[in-house]
Amino acid sequence: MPQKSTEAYPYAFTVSYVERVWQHRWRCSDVTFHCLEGALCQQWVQTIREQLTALTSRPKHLLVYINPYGGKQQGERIYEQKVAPLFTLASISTDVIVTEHANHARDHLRTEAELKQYDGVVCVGGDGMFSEMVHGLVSRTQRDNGVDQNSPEEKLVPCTLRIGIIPAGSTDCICYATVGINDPVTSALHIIVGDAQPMDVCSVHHNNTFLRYSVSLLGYGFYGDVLADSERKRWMGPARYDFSGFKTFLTHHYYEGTVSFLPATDILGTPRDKTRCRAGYVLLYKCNLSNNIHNQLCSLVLYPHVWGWRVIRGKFLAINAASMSCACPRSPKGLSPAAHLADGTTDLILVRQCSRFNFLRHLLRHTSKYDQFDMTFVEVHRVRRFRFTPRYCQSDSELDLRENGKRLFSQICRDHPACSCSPAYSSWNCDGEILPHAAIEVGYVTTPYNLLCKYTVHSESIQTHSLFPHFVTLQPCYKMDKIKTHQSTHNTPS
Ligand SMILES: CCCCCCCCCCCCC/C=C/[C@@H](O)[C@H](COP(=O)(O)O)NC(=O)CCCCCCCCCCCCCCC
Ligand SMILES: Nc1ncnc2c1ncn2[C@@H]1O[C@H](COP(=O)(O)OP(=O)(O)O)[C@@H](O)[C@H]1O
Ligand SMILES: [Ca+2]
Repeated sequence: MPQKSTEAYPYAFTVSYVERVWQHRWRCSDVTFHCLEGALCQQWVQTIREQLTALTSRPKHLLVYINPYGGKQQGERIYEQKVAPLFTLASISTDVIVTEHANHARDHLRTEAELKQYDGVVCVGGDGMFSEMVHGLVSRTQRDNGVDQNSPEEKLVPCTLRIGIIPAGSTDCICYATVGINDPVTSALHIIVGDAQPMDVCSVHHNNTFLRYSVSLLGYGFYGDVLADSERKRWMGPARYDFSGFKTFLTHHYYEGTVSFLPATDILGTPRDKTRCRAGYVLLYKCNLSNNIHNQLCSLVLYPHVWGWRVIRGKFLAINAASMSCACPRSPKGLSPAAHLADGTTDLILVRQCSRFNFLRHLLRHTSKYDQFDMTFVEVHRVRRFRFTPRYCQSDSELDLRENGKRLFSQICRDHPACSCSPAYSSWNCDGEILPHAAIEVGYVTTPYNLLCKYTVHSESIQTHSLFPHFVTLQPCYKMDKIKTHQSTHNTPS
């Protein structure tokens, strides 16, 4: 009986803890303990505080970047109402920067931020914002260590700072695919308890010049076209993807070219596995297990010519490289449900030209239990490296025009579903950013230390690196986070 215990035990302290309420959703709860003596109460509090302080994996000081324009433009509100109170409760101090323009976070992280004083950085936004921050941190780490980012042959030095993601974007696939849900409170709690999930990071090069990093989807054809169209409809918010998705589905353009890839033959899993790699205890363990095996075999991987390339020529509706499952609310199982987060591979999905009806069946299967790869016009390969060359060469002048946002004949065609010709090129959707170069080459080299992965790229290409970022899952449900002490209002009767 609370009344009785309060009177009999006048001293009390409250422990806040993390509780898993449903599947991947976490919440903060608390429990109050009552004591007979003040000194005993203090002793408990002191001891628990010491235990908590000893947990070095938990952050104490964080640098937070908020994109106020991501998703439904709720970033600031989400942070202030849902996340900041939890950080305060967990005694985490923060420096908060609300971005003022695109690439603000990237440039600040790359040049100005005094990173030594922080235990991690936090991204409040969508995949694009996360991508900005990856660029800032990875670039800075390479620069500080004298690594030439433009050279596809250089091994990247891994970053030591983690990036926590508070989902406040349109797709939030990186958050969803790693945590299992896009819920700001759950993500904040993962950050507080110090979870970490390594992940594969790709880097894209063109003619030995670095273009971008990618951690989720590199998509040519359908997803490239959806993105290109949706960027002009940002005012629609997250619904722009549905609108542009529908429009792109109707245009039904295919793209001719050659895909070459180096199959990942030394790994245990395949893209057709039934296992899922995300914020689950067991699944992450599996992922780490495969990493270990992968690392042991790394010396073989470093000599890719041993394994042989495969070449596929054709007309493709979509070419997708999923370095993680790409699960998101639109497709809870994702583009490649069995993709691993940190195994140094990417799942290359090739969707060949087919009827609209069949393509719709393929798309719909992303939302159901049916296998989206079990179709005659779809194939999937787990690869270490890949390369794409469009059938017709892209001239430099055409690239310049694309980069400058001017529309070409092909793009004009794209905007007119009635036009039956398919344009020569699509663009690559690189974590939600457009890459104008159609021809890319992805090289993949894995470094055994600190789970660093790197896809090397020659001439035009994408290169992949570094596992690490993120505060993610895997704690048992109960975690003490903050202790409040208070003296009961009902004192013992004298
Ligand atoms: C008919 C329904 C079909 C549903 C198929 C859904 C598959 C969705 C897989 C989505 C993978 C997303 C990978 C993540 C990419 C993000 O990095 C990236 C950036 O995110 P950010 O804005 O948060 O910064 N997001 C995107 O590129 C958005 C891709 C969204 C694609 C939506 C496609 C909708 C297709 C609708 C087709 C409708 C056909 C209907 C015919 C009657
Ligand atoms: N203050 C800002 N003003 C305008 N754009 C910004 C700002 N901060 C970040 N951005 C850019 O907004 C884009 C989308 O951000 P993101 O958070 O991913 O939202 P969404 O999921 O809606 O695309 C990113 O490319 C990022 O570089
Ligand atoms: Ca992977």
